[in-house]
Parts: sequence; C-alpha cells; structure tokens
Amino acid sequence: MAQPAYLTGDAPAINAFIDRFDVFLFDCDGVLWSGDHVFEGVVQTLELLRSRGKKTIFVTNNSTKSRQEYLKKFADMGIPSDVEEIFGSAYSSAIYISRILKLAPPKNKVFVVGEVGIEKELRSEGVSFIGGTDPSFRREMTPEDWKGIADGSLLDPGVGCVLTGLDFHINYLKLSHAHQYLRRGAKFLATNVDSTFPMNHNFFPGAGSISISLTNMTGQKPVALGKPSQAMMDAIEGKFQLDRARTCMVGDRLDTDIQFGVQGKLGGTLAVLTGVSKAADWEAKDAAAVPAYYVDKLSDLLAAAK
Ligand SMILES: O=C(O)[C@H](O)[C@H](O)COP(=O)(O)O
Ligand SMILES: [Mg+2]
Repeated sequence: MAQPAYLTGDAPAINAFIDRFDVFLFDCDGVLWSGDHVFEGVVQTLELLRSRGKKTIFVTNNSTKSRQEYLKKFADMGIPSDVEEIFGSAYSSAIYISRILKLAPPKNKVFVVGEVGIEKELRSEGVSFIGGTDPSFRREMTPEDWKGIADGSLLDPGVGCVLTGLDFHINYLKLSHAHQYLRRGAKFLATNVDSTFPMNHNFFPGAGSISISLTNMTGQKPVALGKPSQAMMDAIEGKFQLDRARTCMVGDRLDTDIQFGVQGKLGGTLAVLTGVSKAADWEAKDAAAVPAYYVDKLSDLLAAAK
C-alpha cells in the first residue's frame, strides 16, 4: 500500500493539505491531549484552521465522558467548542440503542459496564439502564452473589442488552452479571474496542480490554459503535451534511481513527505520532490502515501560518 506523505517542516505542503479540506474530524486522546495534558500548540492549531473557515468536529472513542462533560474538558483545556461538534462513543451508542436497536419492553434495559459518560448519554436518550457506576457493584462477591447470580434471582429480567466501555472500576461482580445476561440472550454492544488507553504519555487497559473478557467467556464479539464503525460516520455525515471528499480524519490510532476515515472514503486522513500508532505500524504488511498524511504532532500544522 502507498506510504503516507510526511508533512512536518514542509510549509507549502501543509498549506496545500489544509486547503484540500473544509472539515477536520479530530480524535481526542493522543491527538489533542494525553489525559489532562493538552499538547503544546493544539489550541493555536485549531484557531488557525478555524480562522481559515475550516469546521472542526471532535470524534472520540472515550466513553467515560458525556458530550457535556467533554464540552467542559475542552473549555478547561482552552479549546472553545460547541456540544454539537462533539461526537463521543457514549453518545453514538445511546443514539444507536434508542433510535436503531429500539429495545422493547419487557427487555428494554441496558446493563452498563462503563463509566458515567455512558449513563448520562443513555439517560438523555431515555434508555433505562442498571450497573455502570452504581456503588452497589463496587464490592467483593458474597455467598449470596454466587447463589443469586447462578440461579438468576439477583438478575434483572428487564435487561436486553449489555453495553461495555472503558470502565475504571471493573470487577468480578460486574463481569459475572454481564456474563449471565449474555448467556441469557442479551445483545452485546460496546462503545468501542480500543485495546489500550493512551494516558500520561504511556498506555493503560483500553475499553477493548474490558469487553474481551466477555468475548472470552461467551465466544461473542460485541457490535462496536465507536470508530471505525461507519454507523458513527453516517451519523456525523447526516448531521453536518458532510462532503466526504472535502473532509479529513485526524487520529493517533490506525485501527480506529485512520480505518474510520479510510473506510468512510474521506478525502484524506492525517496520522499524528503523539498517541498509540507509530510509522512502523503502517509500514507493517498487516497494517489495519495506512494514513494519506502524517506529522510528528498536530501543532506541526502551524508551519502553514508562517
Ligand atoms: O480505551 C479507550 O476507550 C480508548 O483508548 C480511548 O478512550 C480513545 O479515545 P480517542 O483516542 O478515540 O479520543
Ligand atoms: Mg486517540
């Protein structure tokens, strides 16, 4: 496969790159920031693109925060934004469940293995759920749990779907409940299946390393609703009436961000080396996707302003 064009330090090429697109879809973790550390020059780069009339849309697989919570994070990071420009995998999943899956009583509840971001987006879509950040799940198994999970007396008969995401409070009790719901026929959905979570300039267990345990137990793979799922791309295209040829996806991960843009037949994809993927990853024969362009860091685009 053709190798990407390296733009860092090449101002004319960067200007031509920017002029090719009207809309930039930005991944967040590993592109804009690492945890709460916003990368140097990111704010200025977004300002430069916006000053040239470019639309910026933020598309994150991180389901620990709702769009409103991301709006606050953007503000705290000095990045002015609008909640309508933020597409998180929790939001994408809530829309899918409420408007496409349309769970019907008596099995219209979701068992959540994840954080408050999922809960808030499900709530805003009027989807009933249990689990998630419920403190009653943050404890050791008791003899009553072993018995009640096994015979079903502790399970909620209204659960028709298990939705997993990045869960910082994962434990044996939650996995035992989720496992039983799947054994009883609940649909298996995931906000995303990223294997690792880039944080503090290192890597931690990702959402996919939570859902993989249930896959190992059941043999079932979840329907993943974040990147690279094209359900998310279709939702974004519909909302913003995108011209895909004039849209570029910017990301740090080949098997989510870049694959999302390539499969979505966008006009281009830009990889940055401040997150998960490195050049060797797209040079490998089994690369998940190959970006059209790459830079060392997002702020390298500031060379265009000179
Ligand atoms: O494990 C995860 O959920 C992901 O690593 C993480 O949240 C990715 O977020 P993104 O890079 O899509 O902003
Ligand atoms: Mg990322």
